[in-house]
Amino acid sequence: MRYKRIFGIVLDSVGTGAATDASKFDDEGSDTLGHVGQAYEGNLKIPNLQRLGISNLRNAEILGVPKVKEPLGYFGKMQEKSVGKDSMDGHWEMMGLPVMQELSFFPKGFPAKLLNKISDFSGRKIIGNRPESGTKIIDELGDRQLETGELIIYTSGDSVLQIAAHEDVIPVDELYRICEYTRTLVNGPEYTVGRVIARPFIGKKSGHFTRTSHRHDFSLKPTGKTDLDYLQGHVKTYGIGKINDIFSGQGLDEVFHNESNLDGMEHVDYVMNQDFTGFCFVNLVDFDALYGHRRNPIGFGKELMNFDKRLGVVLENMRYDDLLIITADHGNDPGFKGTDHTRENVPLLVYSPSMEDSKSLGSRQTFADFGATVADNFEVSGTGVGKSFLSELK
Ligand SMILES: O=P(O)(O)O[C@H]1O[C@H](CO)[C@@H](O)[C@H]1O
Ligand SMILES: [Mn+2]
Ligand SMILES: [Mn+2]
Repeated sequence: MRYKRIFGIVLDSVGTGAATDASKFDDEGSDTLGHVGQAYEGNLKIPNLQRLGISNLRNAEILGVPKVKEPLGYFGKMQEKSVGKDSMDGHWEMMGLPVMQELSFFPKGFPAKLLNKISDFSGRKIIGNRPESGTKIIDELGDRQLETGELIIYTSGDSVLQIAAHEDVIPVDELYRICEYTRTLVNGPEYTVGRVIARPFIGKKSGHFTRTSHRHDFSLKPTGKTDLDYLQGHVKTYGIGKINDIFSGQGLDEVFHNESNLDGMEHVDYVMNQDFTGFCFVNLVDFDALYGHRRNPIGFGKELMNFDKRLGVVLENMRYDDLLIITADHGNDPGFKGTDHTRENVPLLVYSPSMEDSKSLGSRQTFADFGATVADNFEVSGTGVGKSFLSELK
């Protein structure tokens, strides 16, 4: 085995420019990293990502982040093969299971037949029922929910059914039970929804509502084995942040829930201090939930700079035979129209203190090259989707 421990960090929604099939999604011209750089007019400072090659992997460098002569390690991009551009598609594909099945989308809201069942189960009426930004819809309907106890149900451009509920009116446990029941209604064949998402919030009145970290995603169960399943049993597997939700716990030995990106990085520090052989898969969701969907490029950049600082600690703590892979699951360009994810290529940054060379890994055909590399390293077969780049790392 080449590396004893591999840490894979997914910067949720940090895309690096429109994919070749972006037109199918009406996402031509999207470029999350590029537009965040432009919003900062040259003041985006991410020195650690920079020396790993975050601009080198792009055609046009990120404004304020010049390409470096010799990046620390290996760098490239990955292209998505899955038919969707949601977190589930992205992460499953990274672990060797691209989502090729069309999931159900509800641009006109959910059918009454489905909502009636949720209503009967919960004893609550349903309001909302359209694609909307989650912060907007609680601003609009939160006061009413406080009075009536009705459920706010909404969707987005993704295959998601989201239920927003004020924690004082619909306690989190109850909300989770409603979501678990809803999950059973949308596992196919009639409706196949990627994720049912519990969206608890707090606050006195409209304009002052904030969503809490009790968000919970109830994903479809992986429709087959992922690379995590192949790894489990051979080596230790860790999941940090949304990873547990996205894989419904499948293939994961030990998991941590994140309150925030910062909290997530503390979990990374903790795991880095453990002696183990295996794979630690990390998702940092704040880029996406707090800034990408909110179309806030300044907040997005600030979060990138915060991450970069914490990345400095990780780089210092890495052991000689550790490997770090940094990537993303889709784009969510805060400078783009709408509030949905954007179909983009994702960065691929690969580093180990043991590396003696630095090279481009090029443009990979699928996110699955990530999982294929991890499987290759730990000498398990993996799903067989994707091409390992392990032998290119010198
Ligand atoms: O607008 P909010 O509630 O953040 O929802 C967003 O978050 C969902 C999951 O990432 C996306 O599908 C999008 O709808
Ligand atoms: Mn995501
Ligand atoms: Mn999202």
